[in-house]
Amino acid sequence: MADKKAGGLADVIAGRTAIATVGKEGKGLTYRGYSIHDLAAHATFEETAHLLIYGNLPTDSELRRYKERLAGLRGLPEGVRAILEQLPRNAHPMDVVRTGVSALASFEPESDVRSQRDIADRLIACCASLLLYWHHYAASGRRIDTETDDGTVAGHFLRLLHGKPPGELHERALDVSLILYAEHEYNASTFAARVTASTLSDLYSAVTTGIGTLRGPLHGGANEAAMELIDGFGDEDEAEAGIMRMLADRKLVMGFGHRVYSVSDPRSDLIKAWSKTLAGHGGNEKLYRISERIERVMRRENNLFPNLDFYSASAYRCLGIPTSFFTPIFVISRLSGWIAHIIEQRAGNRIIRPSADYDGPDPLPWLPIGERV
Ligand SMILES: CC(=O)SCCNC(=O)CCNC(=O)[C@H](O)C(C)(C)COP(=O)(O)OP(=O)(O)OC[C@H]1O[C@@H](n2cnc3c(N)ncnc32)[C@H](O)[C@@H]1OP(=O)(O)O
Ligand SMILES: O=C([O-])CC(=O)C(=O)O
Repeated sequence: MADKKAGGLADVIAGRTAIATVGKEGKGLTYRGYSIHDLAAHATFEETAHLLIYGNLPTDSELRRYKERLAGLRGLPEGVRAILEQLPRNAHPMDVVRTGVSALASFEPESDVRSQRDIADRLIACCASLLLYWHHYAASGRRIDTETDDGTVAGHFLRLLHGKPPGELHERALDVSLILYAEHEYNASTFAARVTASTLSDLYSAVTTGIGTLRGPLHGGANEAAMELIDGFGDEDEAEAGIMRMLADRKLVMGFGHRVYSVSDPRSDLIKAWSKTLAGHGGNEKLYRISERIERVMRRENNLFPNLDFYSASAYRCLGIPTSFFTPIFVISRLSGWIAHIIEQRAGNRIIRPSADYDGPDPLPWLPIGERV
């Protein structure tokens, strides 16, 4: 891989955290000490969110209560539904999610009786409701009931999207993807959310900061951009030629590279395995083959490895999820990491306000308006 450039706060230690550690040896990832491999193999997203927000892997009864609580928080206030109904059909789903979270803040503000963890549960439970209520209303005028009895956040999302309960394989695939997306130390959106929290702003404001920052294609928006890239190729050979051209033109190939990992993104192999399984179970095998070829070319030519966003794209396509919902799914999951960080920031707060090296003009004499050219 090419050498890392200066700037962008690369390698700057900007604070402390006990929530996750990323890439100490160029790879590897743990959430509160638990390896991402163990979590992806054995945990559910609800156990993971509990670990991040409440600080421990839940016991049997804690998990049961937590899942019941989440399931009871899927409805939307009438006022929020009315706002979602005003959003145009061609709105970007990230605008919808950001607006929905903002609207909810006005109806259910943070207060002495509504704690930060209450809001965490509420947002994780109803974020899919916000998106999919709008989706169906905008597409067909249908006002769906978002209060389903699905046991998991993944099941709730897929049920609302497709209008029927998902099969076990699909539900588990999305569940694992939510685990993988949940937390990643001082990534841009989490850092931005911490900056907002550090001014003693409210939790919703910190979360909407995170949503806005996640949307860009250099961060969470890369899963959508990767899908568009892969969709542009008819077969593996076309993909190889196209990627070679992009590299020759020094264009970014979305879904590759990472700021903190230098060897591999440990989440990529996990989601790649799911992408392969889904492709073999009625999904799109051609997309998987094209993705693998792109991965091979990127390694061979630039020693660049896929990050979590790359194979998430083909996995989500196999689940029948529209491309523009890929980054909103990242939001549903990352809410758990953002809010864990907001809670941590508040617990040891000092306003985050770095310094800048000034490289503008020396002091200039004041110019009256008539003398300016
Ligand atoms: C879940 C997530 O948010 S993961 C990140 C998702 N984002 C993407 O997939 C977007 C594509 N990737 C990228 O833009 C970058 O790799 C980032 C944003 C992830 C990391 O950025 P940085 O740490 O600043 O990487 P940096 O620019 O130093 O990369 C080093 C070199 O590799 C090149 N490079 C890095 N990623 C890519 C890529 N995806 N395609 C082509 N070249 C790349 C850079 O252009 C740079 O080359 P140069 O020094 O000749 O200019
Ligand atoms: O850590 C980063 O820079 C981006 C990333 O992978 C994430 O947020 O999951």
